[in-house]
Amino acid sequence: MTTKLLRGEGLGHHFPGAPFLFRGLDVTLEPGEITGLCGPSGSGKSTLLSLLAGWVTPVEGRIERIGVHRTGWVFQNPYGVPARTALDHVCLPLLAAGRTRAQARERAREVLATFQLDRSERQPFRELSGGEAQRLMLARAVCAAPDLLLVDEPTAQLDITTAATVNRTLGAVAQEGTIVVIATHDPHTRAACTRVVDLAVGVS
Ligand SMILES: Nc1ncnc2c1ncn2[C@@H]1O[C@H](COP(=O)(O)OP(=O)(O)OP(=O)(O)O)[C@@H](O)[C@H]1O
Repeated sequence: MTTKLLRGEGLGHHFPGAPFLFRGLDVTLEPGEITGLCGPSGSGKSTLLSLLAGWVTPVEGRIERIGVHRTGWVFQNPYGVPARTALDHVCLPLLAAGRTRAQARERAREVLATFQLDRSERQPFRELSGGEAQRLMLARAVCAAPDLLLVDEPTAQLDITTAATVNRTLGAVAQEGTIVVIATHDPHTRAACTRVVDLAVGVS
């Protein structure tokens, strides 16, 4: 397996005019692990995801990336094209990566099945339930084989059984060589993480 590593040292961040959300945070993220970013609402979980993605530069500290080129982000709220099917959504990154239409469909169907969406493949996005749409976003991100997968509240809209399946699937994705980071409130998802970064509100 190619070496992949994301290391944050002494990370601190705040928005202009606001107090620090966190300071002096050290994190080391590796494939095979699911790292949970846990903490109450407003503690800075999504902000830390943005730092790890490289979208936001930390006010303090530095982030080192080794072998991390492709980043996938699954947002808290699923966004899709209302009239396009679930299968279309997952095929898109595969077609963009140069797969033929037949190859893209075959791979997309495999990944849809791992997220229990095989029966929804022909449904347009607008007809999917909130939980199905959320799992579709995960399937689309996983299909693109990212080095780093950042997921914001993946199980917020799911029942406990479906959430457990999603957590297991993310564990398998991590085992296949992706660095997986999840921001979550859900104690079951927290328990499925192999390491946890706890954020508190009101760090000064
Ligand atoms: N672009 C921004 N500009 C100013 N303040 C921001 C910005 N983004 C987030 N914040 C503030 O930073 C704090 C942390 O937000 P963040 O979304 O990281 O928290 P969170 O832990 O992910 O919350 P939740 O669990 O509710 O999603 C909040 O008080 C939020 O209002």
